[in-house]
Amino acid sequence: QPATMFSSLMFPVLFALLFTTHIIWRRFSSIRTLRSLPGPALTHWIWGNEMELHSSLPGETYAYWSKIYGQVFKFWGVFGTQVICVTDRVAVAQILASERFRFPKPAGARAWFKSISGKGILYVEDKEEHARQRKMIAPAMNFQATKAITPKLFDCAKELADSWELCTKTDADSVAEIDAAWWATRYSLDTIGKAGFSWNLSSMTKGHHLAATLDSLTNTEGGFAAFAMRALVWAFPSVLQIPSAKGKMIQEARLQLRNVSQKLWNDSKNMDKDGDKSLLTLMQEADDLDDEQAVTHMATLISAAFETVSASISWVLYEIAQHPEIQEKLREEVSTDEDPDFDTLHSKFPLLDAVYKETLRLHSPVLELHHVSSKTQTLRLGAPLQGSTKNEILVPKGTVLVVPVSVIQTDPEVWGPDAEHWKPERWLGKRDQDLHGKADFLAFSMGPRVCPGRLFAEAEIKASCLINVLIIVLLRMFSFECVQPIEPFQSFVVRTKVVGDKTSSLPLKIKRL
Ligand code: HEM
Repeated sequence: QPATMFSSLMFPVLFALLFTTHIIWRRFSSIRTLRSLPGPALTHWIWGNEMELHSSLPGETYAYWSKIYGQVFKFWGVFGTQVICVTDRVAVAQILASERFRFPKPAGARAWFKSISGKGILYVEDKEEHARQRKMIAPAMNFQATKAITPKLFDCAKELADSWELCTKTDADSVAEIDAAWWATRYSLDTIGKAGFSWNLSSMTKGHHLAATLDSLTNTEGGFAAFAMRALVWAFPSVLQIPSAKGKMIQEARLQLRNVSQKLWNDSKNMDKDGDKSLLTLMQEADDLDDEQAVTHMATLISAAFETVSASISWVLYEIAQHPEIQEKLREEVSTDEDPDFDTLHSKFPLLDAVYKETLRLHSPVLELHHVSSKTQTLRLGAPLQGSTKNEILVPKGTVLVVPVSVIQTDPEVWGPDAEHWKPERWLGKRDQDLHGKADFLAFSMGPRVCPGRLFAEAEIKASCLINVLIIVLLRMFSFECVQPIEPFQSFVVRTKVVGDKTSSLPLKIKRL
């Protein structure tokens, strides 16, 4: 009957109308609240300014806009949403540290973490639940635990060095061209496996499907589909569920990460734990960890460590290959007969430490930190907004804020006029202490959600440098250089790629001395 049909349709239509009106009203009221903020004009009705961000090198457009519009400005996201870009350190410290839980990760970022590794520590935003999860993984991340696994890192690094040596043996001049980025990902996966979970993945020697899947996830980030997904996810987190090629790859990565974690967790129940200080043993000893939580933690830690550490190793190798004089000085600094222990690693190699920090400063794997305002609230600023005397701004509920790490870490006011250049010397002396607790070095973020893998990542990268690049095999036996121009490539983290290519790589020429 038409009358019954009309009344059964009326409710959903009315609901849809009200919902749309509510969204439009919120959008306009947010635009009105933020109108005093400077920023670029809208360039596309659907994509806002996202295309400009996508078509430039990672971080380049943020740096350009920051020069024009200052330390707090707005730009357009998809479908008329507005995003606030913040480099003002007082505001950054509120977002990341003092008021962190009022500025949680946006639904889009959480959906991404959930789709890759489940509802683990990268996903949770409830303060108590976060503290509980952090407490659970803390013993595995602390100084003692890191110290205990350092020798295992050297084992992995030596395996990599042996493989490189093999590559040069087939050439009369003992020269080989290798893709150091490929090796860095395998090394990274093997070390987190061995050191974290006493698990011999052997992806460097035998290959492993998890490494190949994680590579594919990275290397599909260049195209339009990946851009669209990345741009839309802030407004529509469910875009990750669309059955696209990219969506399938995400599901495959999640499945493999979980399968591997599940198997390790099950095997570990019968493992001989005598003297073993791996993350796995420490997790087994925790009272309040059920199987599902353990698997989620493991998948989270593997993906968090794999992405960031492998990208950092590539950048360290790239910069050392580009700077033969520093390569030489490093070789001298680290040329000892014995593998240094953890304490020596942290205290006796100032140049190595400086190389590591300078690389993370100039090539932070995490390009930007995204947050969202959980309610309409005031953000205090260290300096007035450009073209105004206002020392604070009102941030409407639901507004996404982005902290571009690369802009902060290359700010000439802090780092000097040579901020864009790779100069490890800047860390020698007092620079390290000067920066303690400040929002000027954010490669590991700051505040209650600072990266807990910090010590581990340092040990791992240093071991790689010491063994592969510097001490026994590479520096004593090989010289190495970059053979093609390299530029940053934005995937989940910022990686190396040959200029013009669409996938991540780092071709290095190594020659036996
Ligand atoms: C050079 C290496 C690394 C860099 C640059 C790095 C960077 C970061 C950053 C920026 C965050 C904050 C992310 C956000 O708030 O959205 C983070 C969080 C995290 N990282 Fe790392 N990371 C590195 C290595 C590692 C390693 C080796 C592990 C584990 C073994 C790890 C485990 C984690 C975890 C569990 C979190 C979540 C912390 C929380 O939410 O409380 N990271 N990392």
